[in-house]
Amino acid sequence: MMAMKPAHYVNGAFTTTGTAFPLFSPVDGSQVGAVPEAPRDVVDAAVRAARTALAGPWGRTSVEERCSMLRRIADGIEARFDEFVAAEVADTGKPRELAATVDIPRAIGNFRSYADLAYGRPERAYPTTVPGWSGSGQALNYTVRRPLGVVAIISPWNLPLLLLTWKVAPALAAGNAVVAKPSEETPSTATLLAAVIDEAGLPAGAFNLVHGHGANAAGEHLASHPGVDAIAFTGASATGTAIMRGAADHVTPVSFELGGKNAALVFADADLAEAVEGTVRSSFTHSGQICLCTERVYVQRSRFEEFVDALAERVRALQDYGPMISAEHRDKVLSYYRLAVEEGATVVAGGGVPSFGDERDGGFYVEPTVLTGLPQTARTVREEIFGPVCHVAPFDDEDEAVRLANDSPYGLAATVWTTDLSRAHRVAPRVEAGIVWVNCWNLRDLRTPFGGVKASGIGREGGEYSLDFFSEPVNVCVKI
Ligand SMILES: NC(=O)c1ccc[n+]([C@@H]2O[C@H](COP(=O)([O-])OP(=O)(O)OC[C@H]3O[C@@H](n4cnc5c(N)ncnc54)[C@H](O)[C@@H]3O)[C@@H](O)[C@H]2O)c1
Ligand SMILES: O=C/C=C/C=C(\O)C(=O)O
Repeated sequence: MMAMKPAHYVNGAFTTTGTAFPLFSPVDGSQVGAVPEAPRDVVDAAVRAARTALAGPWGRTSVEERCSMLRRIADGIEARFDEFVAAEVADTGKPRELAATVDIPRAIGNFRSYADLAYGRPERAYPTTVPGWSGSGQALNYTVRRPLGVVAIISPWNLPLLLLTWKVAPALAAGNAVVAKPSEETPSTATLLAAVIDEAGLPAGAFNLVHGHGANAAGEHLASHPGVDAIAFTGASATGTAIMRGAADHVTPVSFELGGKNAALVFADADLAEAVEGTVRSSFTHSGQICLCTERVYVQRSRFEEFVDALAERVRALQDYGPMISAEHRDKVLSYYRLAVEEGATVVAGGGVPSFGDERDGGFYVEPTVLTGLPQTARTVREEIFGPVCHVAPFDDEDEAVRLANDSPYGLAATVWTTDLSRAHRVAPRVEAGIVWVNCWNLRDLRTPFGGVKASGIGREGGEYSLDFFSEPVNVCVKI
């Protein structure tokens, strides 16, 4: 099936205006296409088209109509499921099974869950009595919600469609007009999404898509555009800082899902086989290129050696894992492998570049890696690597485990492995993270708050939390 070429989608029309830049396959390093870099005037046209849509039919849609459109978009993605899977795999190199069971189904689920949530969302009212107020002293206070207006959505390359639609769905459900900028590494499913939205019949300008790079390019033009009323961004913490600086000039509200250096706490009373398998999943799914992945593992001392040996054995046996998204990211991850050794780490498994003896040797692969022996102060333990690697260290008691987990500039997610129910409920709330899984990882309920603390983000996505960000409550007080 011929993949759709990356194109902008502005005011209901596809265009490839702008200098094209190459798109490479992470699997074999070959050039597989070209992507148009949206110049400033295309970004400006997209923002203006969004503003015009708000003043036109899109701005007059009811929540019922918008939710019906979201369901049509979900159906449209479902109808082109294999095309979306192929496009996601082509851009990211991730195993097809992952795209087919996580990325694309979740994109469909994002639109359907927000259609349900937005339609069923109640608002509050308060019958008020103020003794001594003129007349009856009675009033009715009720809340209604207005869309923010033109929302900029900027998304990363690791779960391209899942994370793009995780913002687009609630933004549209709340009545905003959207200008989305996907990662320059992964333009394909975003372009397909624009085609599905076009077919679903959203009014022109309700959803716009521009491609291009970030700093000094389409991303920055969009994030700093004076016509943008809010920015929803997922990406690196350093990028969040840059976007926040630009947003400050216009006091633009931001929703940030940023970096992480997630910890796992494995207590002596844990089911060790379960903890090992859970850590294989949480550290090496999508070759560690998920913000929720575990890069720091702390194991109670009496089980430390047993855990390390079991984990290393499983990691050495890993097959069919995917590549890094780019040569640049592959080189970054390998630079941390070298740094770890320079900092005194023991490489228990992996640590280099695999040799497959096929076209993948031209791709951007690194070996899944397990490290031990570093102090908390090591850069390898403090800085996000965003690859298939974790460092394992021992701890003695519960308080030390919590202290180690919290000794990080990040605070996105964590996992706790223990069969002691009381310990689980004591420890989990003490971990400075937005999401703590106990005896599981990435078990998701789309109604729950999703996001991080410290350098891992601002705000929460998911369920009501997204609808709250993408709308402004208005309190109306009527004297009776
Ligand atoms: N917390 C989460 O939910 C979550 C999810 C996925 C990825 N991430 C984080 O994202 C990072 C990996 O993704 P990435 O490499 O695409 O991140 P990135 O920050 O380099 O890029 C993310 C997006 O921002 C754009 N961008 C870059 N610089 C910009 C700027 N100055 N102004 C405007 N836009 C700009 C990029 O073009 C891309 O579309 C990791 O740090 C990972 O932890 C976090
Ligand atoms: O990569 C980081 C974010 C991942 C988000 C999810 O896996 C999700 O929302 O389920």
